[in-house]
Amino acid sequence: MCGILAVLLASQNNVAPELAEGLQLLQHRGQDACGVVTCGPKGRFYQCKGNGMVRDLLDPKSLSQLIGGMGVGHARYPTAGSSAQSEAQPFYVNSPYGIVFAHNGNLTNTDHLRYYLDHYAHRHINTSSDSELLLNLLADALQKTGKFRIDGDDIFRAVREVMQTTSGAYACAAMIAGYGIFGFRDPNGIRPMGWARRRSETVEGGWDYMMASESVVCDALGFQDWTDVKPGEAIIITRDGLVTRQCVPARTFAPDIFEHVYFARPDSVLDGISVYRSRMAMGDALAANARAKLAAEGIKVDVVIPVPDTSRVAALQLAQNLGVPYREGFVKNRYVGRTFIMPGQEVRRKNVRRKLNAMALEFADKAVLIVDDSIVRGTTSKEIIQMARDAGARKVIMASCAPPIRHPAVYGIDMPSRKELVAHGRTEEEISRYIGADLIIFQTLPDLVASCAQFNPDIQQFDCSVFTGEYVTGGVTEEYLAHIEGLRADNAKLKQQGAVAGPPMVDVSSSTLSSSASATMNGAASTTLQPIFESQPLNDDVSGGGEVAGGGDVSQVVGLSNESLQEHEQPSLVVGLSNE
Ligand SMILES: O=P(O)(O)OC[C@H]1O[C@H](OP(=O)(O)OP(=O)(O)O)[C@H](O)[C@@H]1O
Ligand SMILES: NC(=O)CC[C@H](N)C(=O)O
Ligand SMILES: [Mg+2]
Repeated sequence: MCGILAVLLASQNNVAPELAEGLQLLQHRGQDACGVVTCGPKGRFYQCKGNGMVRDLLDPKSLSQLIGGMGVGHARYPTAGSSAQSEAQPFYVNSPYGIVFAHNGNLTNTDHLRYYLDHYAHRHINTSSDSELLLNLLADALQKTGKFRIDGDDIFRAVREVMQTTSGAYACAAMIAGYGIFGFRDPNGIRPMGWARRRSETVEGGWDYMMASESVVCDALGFQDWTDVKPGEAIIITRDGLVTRQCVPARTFAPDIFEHVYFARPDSVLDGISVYRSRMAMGDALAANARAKLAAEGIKVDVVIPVPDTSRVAALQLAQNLGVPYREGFVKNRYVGRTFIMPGQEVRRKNVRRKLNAMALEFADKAVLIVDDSIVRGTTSKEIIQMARDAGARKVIMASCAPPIRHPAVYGIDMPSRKELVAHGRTEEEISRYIGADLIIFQTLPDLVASCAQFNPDIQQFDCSVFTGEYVTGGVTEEYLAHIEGLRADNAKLKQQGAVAGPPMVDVSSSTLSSSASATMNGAASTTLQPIFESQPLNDDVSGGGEVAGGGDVSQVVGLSNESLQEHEQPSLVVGLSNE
């Protein structure tokens, strides 16, 4: 669930500080890596990206060197490839026209796309990131125009081609050197995205525009008129204004319900549904279920305690409905981020302990009802139930605002392995025993769906695949699930980390982007302004054996501007892919 952001100012003022501020507001969507690329005079790109949190990487000094009035930002939570610095976004490809690209989501036909890009488009893909594939598909589609200069129609057509060839979930923000920014959302609208505008403070009658994963960014940066991008729609923003087009017919609109359960900030409104309201409704619905279950078991609860942060809104509502006191029994260390999106089970487990501390005052001799938004691997619940018992709780009942998660996620949540899911292959009683609770209470799926759907009757369904195993895009076969399980399960990732040697191919600082041939550059943050060339396996195959390029000297090469583009030939092999 990465965060994506793009801003175009009416003026030529530097936009980087606002992009960094906006990314801070999207930090909850990805903590592994982040980056900003801006476009300045002569269509030159300036970038700063790498592993780390927004406030650390995008410091004032780095930001001051990111020149230009339009730019793209990204906060990454890896769901494909690795956590390597080389996969930090935005990605850049110099040909054609100079494109910068940020992606939220996950593609499900990457093998197919990789094959096409290699065999037909002859594009070199330097990482295992699905986003790099998506960017190169877009670049390939634009290349086919064969034009010296492109216009909005060309971009819409290229996006259409991408949508026709790509399967999975994606909300994307992109920028073309010297031209403008554009974005698009997959035909099922699985991942969220919208745009907004505000009056320019410096250009009379001008508008500043932004597009982002969540509306909270628009509120905080003073933008108005938040409008969700429709499924299958693309938007282009240039200094002439904004145009939108339905690039392919929308399919079943199925936004991911997990945004409401966990991912999004409560102060965001996604597709017309306030996340805060939907979480309140989850608390209400869960209360009815909890009342019945507690009565059936003859349990009287003394106190309701949320697991900070995400469950707070729902837990308060549940407590009020039950007429039981709500108490903040777990104190959260504000300096520890979200644990679920941390890479690796051991890191997650340790950080739950670092993050939460149980106050004996609220637990001693009490029957406590602990409320969380979801129980996925059970890491959090197992730890905090033990903490509650250590703090003297007499009885521990665990309640989850989401139903049991028994199926892998394929659209942008990194839980591809069934074996890692605590509810997979377990009954509710078995889950309860596994996490050490006296009783477990789950939300039902109809209640969860109603908690969100009641606020926007236009949404016919949500993507609930992690609860049902039904994948709205189709094409998610048992074979595919087994394949990603082999690639991305925690133990598989650990093995890969062991096998990968060397840093990213090119370490570009927050200076002008370097470019060579038509390869995608995977820049990384650096403290120096000089581009540095470092050795890196050019072959992404983690089993080893790739060639190593190193020692070369990358001189500063300017990014392409529209002015410097040359007429080029139509590629000889033009083979479109189709899911159909
Ligand atoms: O069963 P698990 O695998 O532990 O996953 C579920 C837990 O992880 C998340 O918390 P997280 O710490 O990521 O974020 P939060 O502070 O927003 O609640 C979520 O809110 C649950 O508490
Ligand atoms: N969480 C996301 O949206 C991730 C985007 C992309 N799949 C990546 O791994 O970088
Ligand atoms: Mg939590």
